[in-house]
Amino acid sequence: MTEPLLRVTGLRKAFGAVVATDGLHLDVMPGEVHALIGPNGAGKTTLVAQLAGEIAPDDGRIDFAGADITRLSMHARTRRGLARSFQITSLFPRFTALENVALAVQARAGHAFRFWRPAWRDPTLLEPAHAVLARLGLDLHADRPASTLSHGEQRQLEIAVALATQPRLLLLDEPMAGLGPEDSAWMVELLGELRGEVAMLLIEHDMDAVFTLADRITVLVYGRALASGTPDAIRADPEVRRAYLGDGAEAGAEAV
Ligand SMILES: Nc1ncnc2c1ncn2[C@@H]1O[C@H](COP(=O)(O)OP(=O)(O)OP(=O)(O)O)[C@@H](O)[C@H]1O
Repeated sequence: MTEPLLRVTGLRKAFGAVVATDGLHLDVMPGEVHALIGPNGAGKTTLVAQLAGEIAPDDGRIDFAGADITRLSMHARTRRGLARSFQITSLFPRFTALENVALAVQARAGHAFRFWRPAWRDPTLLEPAHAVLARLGLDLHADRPASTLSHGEQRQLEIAVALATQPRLLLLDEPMAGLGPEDSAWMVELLGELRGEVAMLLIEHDMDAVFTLADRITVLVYGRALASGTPDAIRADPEVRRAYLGDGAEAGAEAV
């Protein structure tokens, strides 16, 4: 039987009296697009932050690619193939699209900053960086500073930066947030093209995108997995429908 790529066991994180992650169990299989949905405050972002190594869990364990990574630094996780699609603010705004990606290639390669030879003059970094940009249709913008790209292009560049680290698992925290319909459709297409090549844990409020892309969906409520299954199973699950209907959120229920 195939082993999960990511296994979360009994994970717990509290902020004072608020238990954001409450003994959570979750598996992501290799190549799987696994969506995590749930109402506001369910603990989705807190989970991603623990997976990425930004915050330490109080209890529980995270295994990735057969090793316990619970206490590893963010950098060590990146080198093992776990990448988070960072928020726009973590792009270097004055650096070009190509330079941003080249720096990510360098981070994966693990070499220290080579000040005498900047990343953007090093062909061993620039060639793979160009390839990633071309893959995402951003090659025309390679020499533009990140700050001059449109919002949608910046979101794509974030994905490019994450892909440049050659991840086995991509953590995507609301990749469609703030995108118009055209850019959203393009992002769904892009993520669809990556399917099978890289596993994805997708947090997204856009239910059309979730149900189009996901192989499996886990519904998080109060830091716990309420249900986990195929999109069809989740759509039909009465408990899930009730959780979304609870506050009269008809639109949400319809979307599910
Ligand atoms: N740094 C923090 N300090 C205190 N409480 C926090 C902190 N981060 C998150 N929380 C609380 O933990 C709970 C889970 O928050 P989290 O942001 O993980 O939920 P979410 O599912 O990502 O929500 P959303 O969909 O609104 O982004 C919420 O009650 C939130 O107020």
